[in-house]
Amino acid sequence: MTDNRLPHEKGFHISWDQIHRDSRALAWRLDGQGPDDGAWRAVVAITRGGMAPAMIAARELDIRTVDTISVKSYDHQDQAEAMVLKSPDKELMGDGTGILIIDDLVDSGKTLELVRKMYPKAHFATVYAKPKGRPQVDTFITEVSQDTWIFFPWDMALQYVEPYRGKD
Ligand SMILES: O=P(O)(O)OC[C@H]1O[C@H](OP(=O)(O)OP(=O)(O)O)[C@H](O)[C@@H]1O
Ligand code: HPA
Ligand SMILES: [Mg+2]
Repeated sequence: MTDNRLPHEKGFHISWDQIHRDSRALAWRLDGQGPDDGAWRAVVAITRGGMAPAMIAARELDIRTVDTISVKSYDHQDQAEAMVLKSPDKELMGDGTGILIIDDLVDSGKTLELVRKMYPKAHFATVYAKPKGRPQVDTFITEVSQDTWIFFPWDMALQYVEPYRGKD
């Protein structure tokens, strides 16, 4: 039988606890992987989705220098042209050497492609990755199929659901 569900109907729902554990796992994987002495100079979060994973990773890796790059590429679930709305500190970034750039996920890869062009020597890490975007990411934790929409805890709320037997 073919699965005709739209991506948002085939959802992968992630709790706060899950994103915390997966972001920690990402940090541990990146520990000691920076250039030269293994240290990272700074963490840069791709806003807004990258901010929670970046905060968790910066805490795990004891990195106090944290900046942001604001990229907008989606209006809800509709993809548009990726655009940089705010750049991180120029002096801090250089060509990206020793900088850990973190996002919550890579989907088509458009967002990371744009940021990579700006900082070709940076290390790109996401918590989740879909197959199309994988070439753009250096380190990730969990792969999710291309036709699955990932729902993050900051976009959800706990709510009542009907018992299975109560549904028509
Ligand atoms: O690999 P791509 O196809 O480019 O998609 C991935 C990007 O899309 C989402 O951000 P979005 O632009 O929706 O903004 P947000 O983080 O502020 O929610 C997500 O947080 C990634 O940054
Ligand atoms: O699967 C997704 N979930 C949330 N935001 C996204 N932005 C691109 N793909 C996704
Ligand atoms: Mg984002």
